[in-house]
Amino acid sequence: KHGTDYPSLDDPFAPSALNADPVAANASRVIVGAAAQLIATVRDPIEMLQDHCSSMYTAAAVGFVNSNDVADILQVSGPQGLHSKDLGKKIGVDASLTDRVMRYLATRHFFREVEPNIFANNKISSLILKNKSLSDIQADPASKYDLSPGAAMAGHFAEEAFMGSQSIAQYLKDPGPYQSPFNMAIKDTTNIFAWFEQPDNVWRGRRFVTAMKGGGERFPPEIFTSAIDWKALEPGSTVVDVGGNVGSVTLPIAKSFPHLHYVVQDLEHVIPEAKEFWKANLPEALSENRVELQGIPLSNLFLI
Ligand SMILES: C[S@@+](CC[C@H](N)C(=O)[O-])C[C@H]1O[C@@H](n2cnc3c(N)ncnc32)[C@H](O)[C@@H]1O
Repeated sequence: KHGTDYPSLDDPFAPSALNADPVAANASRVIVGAAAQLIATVRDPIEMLQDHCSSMYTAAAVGFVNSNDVADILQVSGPQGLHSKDLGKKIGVDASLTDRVMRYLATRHFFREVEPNIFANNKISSLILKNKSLSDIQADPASKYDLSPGAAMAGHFAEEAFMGSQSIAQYLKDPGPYQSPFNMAIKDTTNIFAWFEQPDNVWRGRRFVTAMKGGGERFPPEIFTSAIDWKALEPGSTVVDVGGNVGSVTLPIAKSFPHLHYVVQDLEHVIPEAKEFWKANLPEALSENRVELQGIPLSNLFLI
């Protein structure tokens, strides 16, 4: 229908007409569900169990390559790839260990092993490209995730969420003074958003904001525009997006339903980034006061 091939796993991700086609998206989900059931049916159940309970190594390996900018380094070598001993030298890690991490990921279709010990990016690993040159990445580590919601999301899950997951079992039985398993893991009785505001973690909070921007872009706008009968609301009604981050979910709604007034509420440190986001995507919404960005001081903390 779109006159295009299904994107190859070997090529970097590039948005295509298929991404926005609900029939293709649904077919993809059916294939994935059926393939997963087939694997669970025919695979040795002990292997299956072992794969489930050792899946933390996947998160750890993705966290390792993401924080060491491995996809960005491989990108410079292009589709012919880079030998693990050269990659190891660039990231300061022993060649054989680098090789094992890369093979672990490549056998899970995250990177491609072009020839033995030579690795290149593929469709999945290209999502953690920082979209900056290596020298820019190194020059300002605090901003290194700014242009890559994929790398920001991978970093948040592989680091903060992974840390928190280790306390889930204990937390469910006895949360003690903690608001979440994450807070139990780091022995901090506030919540992750307050923790993000501590000086050493500001870069993580900034990375989280970038990850949230990806949330609105990832899904077709209809998910948000048809979730509620927005048209039925009286003109001028106020819609409040509580904990809306930069407002990436409000954006498609505000574009489709200009008769409403929107308030995006989030913590104060998110608001400067939110202003930039609206200026870049729908500047008239701010100048016409159709969208208001409201910073909530951290002292008004409530549990989200
Ligand atoms: C998981 S994110 C969800 C973002 C957005 N709703 C989305 O779906 O993309 C939760 C958001 O709640 C915000 N948040 C946390 N505590 C808050 C508070 N006390 N007041 C307002 N926003 C808060 C965070 O900064 C973060 O942007």
